[in-house]
Amino acid sequence: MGSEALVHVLLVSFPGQGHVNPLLRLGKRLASKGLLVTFTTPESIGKAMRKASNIGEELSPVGDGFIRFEFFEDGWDEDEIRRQDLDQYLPQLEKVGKVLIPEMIRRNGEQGRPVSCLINNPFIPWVSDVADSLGLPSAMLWVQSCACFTAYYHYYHGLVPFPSETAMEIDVQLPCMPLLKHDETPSFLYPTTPYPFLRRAIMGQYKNLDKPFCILMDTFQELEHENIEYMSKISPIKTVGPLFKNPKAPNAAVKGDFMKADDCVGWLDSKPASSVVYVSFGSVVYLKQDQWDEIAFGLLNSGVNFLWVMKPPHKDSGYEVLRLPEGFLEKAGDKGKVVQWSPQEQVLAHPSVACFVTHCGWNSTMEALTSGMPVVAFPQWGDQVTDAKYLVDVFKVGVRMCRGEAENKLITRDVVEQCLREATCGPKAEEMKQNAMKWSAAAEAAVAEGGSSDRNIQAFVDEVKRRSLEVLAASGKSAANGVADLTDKVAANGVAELGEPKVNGELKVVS
Ligand SMILES: O=c1ccn([C@@H]2O[C@H](COP(=O)(O)OP(=O)(O)O)[C@@H](O)[C@H]2O)c(=O)[nH]1
Ligand SMILES: O=C(/C=C/c1ccccc1)O[C@@H]1O[C@H](CO)[C@@H](O)[C@H](O)[C@H]1O
Repeated sequence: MGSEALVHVLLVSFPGQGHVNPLLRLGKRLASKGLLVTFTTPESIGKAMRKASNIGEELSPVGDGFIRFEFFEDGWDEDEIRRQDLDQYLPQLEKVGKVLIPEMIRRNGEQGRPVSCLINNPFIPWVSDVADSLGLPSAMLWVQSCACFTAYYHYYHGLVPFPSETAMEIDVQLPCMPLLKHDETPSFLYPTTPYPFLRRAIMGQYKNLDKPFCILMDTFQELEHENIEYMSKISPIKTVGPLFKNPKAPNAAVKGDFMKADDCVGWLDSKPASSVVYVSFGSVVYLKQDQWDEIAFGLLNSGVNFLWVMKPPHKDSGYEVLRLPEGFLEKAGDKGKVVQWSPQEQVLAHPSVACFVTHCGWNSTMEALTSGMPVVAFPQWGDQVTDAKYLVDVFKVGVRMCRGEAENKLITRDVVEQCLREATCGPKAEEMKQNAMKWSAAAEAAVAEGGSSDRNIQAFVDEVKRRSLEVLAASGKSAANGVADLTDKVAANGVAELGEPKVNGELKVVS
């Protein structure tokens, strides 16, 4: 690419693992297509990411472009417990972000990296306001399914009735979607949700939906075909998923884990093909002790090999520290491995893994489908209950173990055992595996060169580049002198450090 200037995109993420992962993956995709990407989120998470993952001050090459990190202070002390309360933390992030993100953009401009576009994920809708106020183009990465996007859209505009205080148990019919039972609609919309602040955050994004010029989605055309076609007529949607696949830079080392993954691949290697059940409820869901015990006994009684993620709760979260039943590890012996955090992408791709007991977060859902992995659905709240419906009834790759937190029902060890058997042996297991392999092939094709998601990413990159010329023209700079050409300056080992900017604002790259 030689002397061509790099267009610079700033990605601003809500500080949750299920939001950082898809936005960072998008960043790597954009970088691999020749953009300079800066990824930002609050420093409290930046600190965890630096500790757990391969993230430093360096500018990392990814495909034809580069990615770098810059974190911002959220204005609270390091040990502030209010960070665990999103009702308080979301307004705080908005207050500081509206000041610090424009400052970051100004500083980058002074350092020879003028920002041409902002991209956010949906719990921080004020980023679209920041972009607007600076006259910058923006896009939003929707990190859930198109089905959930449709549900929230129809709720926001009052287009169809949803469960309400007076009619809680109604079914919901949305265009191009199967009939959803009341408890299959995104649960943040229930009048009784314990998380009304997340409904407010998402509705804030819908209020701002006319601001981004593009809504990128971590799904793919072939997966939610009719739904995507329908919503594309209403909103400027571009499907770019599954984002965790990046054929142009498959081994990019940059990762955004908040916790170092425990080593479990060697243990998986020692197990026969399709013999291990992988159990993980993502980064936010915590089950109660009695439910944990039932799952433990269900795993033991079914006799399967299992890899179980038991993440420790944040010290300020108020969640009890879960315990394994007395003698559990001894009884499991080498059949079971319990870890605090797993390298999930690698686990789902491992030939020893037979199925995935999941809370059905959208990232886990996409990762399972793309890895050809059947699931046992254990949704709790939010989009998870809708994702479970799709995994079981639409994509036909899963059995259902529960209906969600709102059901308030203990799932017994017998049910756990029965679901595990159904998902690992017999005709239903075979059929689910075949369906999962079909989705995996479709996902690979979508992200391969010329596939639906690849074309959409390329069209987005082209549009960002086109708009960047307008932005630079408006600010009186030309693309050639406004953006540093980093490609020629990166050291032979492929890693460069960002030095102090020179007085004239040119970027210095130190090998
Ligand atoms: O032990 C684990 C558990 C989860 N994840 C990753 O964390 C993300 C969780 O996102 P998801 O939307 O599934 O759930 P959330 O944590 O947001 O509820 C996914 O990318 C997983 O691959 C992981 O790497 N190791
Ligand atoms: O990251 C979250 C945070 C949810 C939260 C935090 C604190 C209190 C209650 C809820 O949610 C995950 O986001 C993913 C992407 O939108 C989604 O797919 C997962 O299901 C959520 O768990």
